Amino acid sequence: MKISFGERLLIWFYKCVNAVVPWHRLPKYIGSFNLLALRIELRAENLHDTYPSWEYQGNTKSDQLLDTKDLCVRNSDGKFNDLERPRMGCAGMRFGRNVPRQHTGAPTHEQLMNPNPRIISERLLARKPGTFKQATIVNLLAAAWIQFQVHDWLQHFNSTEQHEIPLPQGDKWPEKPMKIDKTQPDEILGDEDVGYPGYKNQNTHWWDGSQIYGSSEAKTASLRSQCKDGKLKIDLIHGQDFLPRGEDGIPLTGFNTNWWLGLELIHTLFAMEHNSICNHLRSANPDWTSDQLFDTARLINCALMAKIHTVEWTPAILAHPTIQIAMDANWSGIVGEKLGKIFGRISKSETISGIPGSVAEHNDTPFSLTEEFTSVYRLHPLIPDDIAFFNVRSGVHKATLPIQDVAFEKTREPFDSGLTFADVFYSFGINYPGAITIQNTPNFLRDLHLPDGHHLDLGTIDILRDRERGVPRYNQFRRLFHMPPVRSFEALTGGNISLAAELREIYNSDLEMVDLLVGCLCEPLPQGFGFSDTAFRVFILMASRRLKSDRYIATDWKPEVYTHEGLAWVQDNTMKDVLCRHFPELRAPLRNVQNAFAPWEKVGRSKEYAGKETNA
Ligand code: HEM
Repeated sequence: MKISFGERLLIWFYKCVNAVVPWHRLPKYIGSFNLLALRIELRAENLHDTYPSWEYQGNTKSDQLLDTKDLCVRNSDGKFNDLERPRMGCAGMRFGRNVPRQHTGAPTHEQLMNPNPRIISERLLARKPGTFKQATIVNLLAAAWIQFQVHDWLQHFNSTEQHEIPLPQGDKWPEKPMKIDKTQPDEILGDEDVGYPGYKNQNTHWWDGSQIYGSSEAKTASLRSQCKDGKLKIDLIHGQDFLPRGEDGIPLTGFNTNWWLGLELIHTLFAMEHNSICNHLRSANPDWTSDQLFDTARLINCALMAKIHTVEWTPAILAHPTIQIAMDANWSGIVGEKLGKIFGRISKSETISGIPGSVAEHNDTPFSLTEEFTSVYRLHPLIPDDIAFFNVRSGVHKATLPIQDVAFEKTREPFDSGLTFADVFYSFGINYPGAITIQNTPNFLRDLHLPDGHHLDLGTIDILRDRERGVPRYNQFRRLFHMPPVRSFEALTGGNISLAAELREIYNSDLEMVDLLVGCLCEPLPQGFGFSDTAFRVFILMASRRLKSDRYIATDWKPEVYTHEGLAWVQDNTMKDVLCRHFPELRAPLRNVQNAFAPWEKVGRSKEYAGKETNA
């Protein structure tokens, strides 16, 4: 992407400023232009395709558009979002890179194992008994939300080959060595693939609700079977709506792995929201077919989820005044939401009037999510050890359950024992997730028994995956994202001497060896931030790219595609509205809450509960 002279000047100016003051210590409006300068530089230098040429994105001859429907509604496979390059962002396309490919080489066995990832899991990631560190700026719904989103965006393929991790003496893991399925590399398509493998995404790369609707037309059809009026299948059981379940007890939905109660809540909520949108569309368009209702409701529901993520979830977990301005600007531009509603779109510029309604643009690189994007969303410390449950009306404490008792096939047990969805949403609203920090990954995930029989230490896996996929280690990652490398272990830990000593010992005094995840979890955070400034660099780039590349958010954000009712539904609703529409009992705990991902108000007797799980 070419940078104009004015943009160069802006970047240069802020580089000088940042040599003295980081962006997050500047006054908020000056800071938001600082973020704009960072984004321009990142767009120019940190988007890299992993295919040998544009040819692999298809063209109008290789992938002919046979159904005019694909011009104006989402295709579940992700096809035809870009009409000239119809395979862009499809399920099964490769992840791209945010760093030049020559920095992403496949590691040797020595590089993969050094230092031993299991030792890092045990000493640096493990949450020791009784040391749960809470993230007090958000509630547990925020943790479920981001996993729900990740399941829309990405999932690598695993291979049948396995890595063997040698275990240190005295390690209690039952299988020695520990075995972990390798990531499946894509076939070799060009010379670069030999040393720098490409990896494919099982899901569509687009922000298209594929966790609800599926990443293939066949999957979507199966989820809609027998439903009328464009609706998704929902079963009414004892007066409550539930997603239909498979024989294994796990719901039938677009993406249902790693299931737990948090996913159950948000999947159910947005399936219900889809069906409400269908009702709304049908009352305005009584002669529409079921397909028309479904397709338009999906567009609206997806855009609503993208908006909630952009202007609500992100500013909740990055509770810094500059971020609220920057994220609002992504959606509404510097004109802002209120003026935008009065005057409509006054400019095609994304900076002035926001990305929705601007023109789709890929910045000279085919759109895809990236390996580095995957890495910075490894937020497993968000999962707590226990969840405390309360009655939403009286506030009475009902139970405190370990997370393993509300996961996989046991997910529905709290409902079977008398809790309602409203009770459980309320409980999530006042429970804290774990802080995204060092030594806070729950043992549930470090000793994880999946329904398919796999026994995993997700801590070991998180470290191994980044190395395996050639994601640069922490200091090199910072350099490649235009940040200064850290100069000492003490600087990395913000002066935490004992942690610095432990890192020095494990990494054999070599700062360059510190893994990206470990560095991000140790780094001191900007004020109000729930995760590191280093990880945030990927967000600065990719948060807007996901919107800007998507035809349905950028170019086709118009009434002819969404309907007037549809655009209004997205613009006029927040997460709080969605929650209260389907569960009116939640109005009380949400009454004085601005952002539904921030801790909610406690009702009645919940205030008596003093457990560390909640905002007591
Ligand atoms: C009960 C909760 C969770 C369970 C059981 C779970 C389980 C898993 C498993 C089994 C994997 C695949 C490991 C592999 O073989 O590579 C994984 C990957 C991942 N998880 Fe989680 N997870 C949970 C929560 C979360 C949360 C809250 C996030 C936050 C964003 C998250 C983000 C990710 C990401 C980004 C990956 C990488 C996916 C990929 O490599 O394609 N997970 N998780």
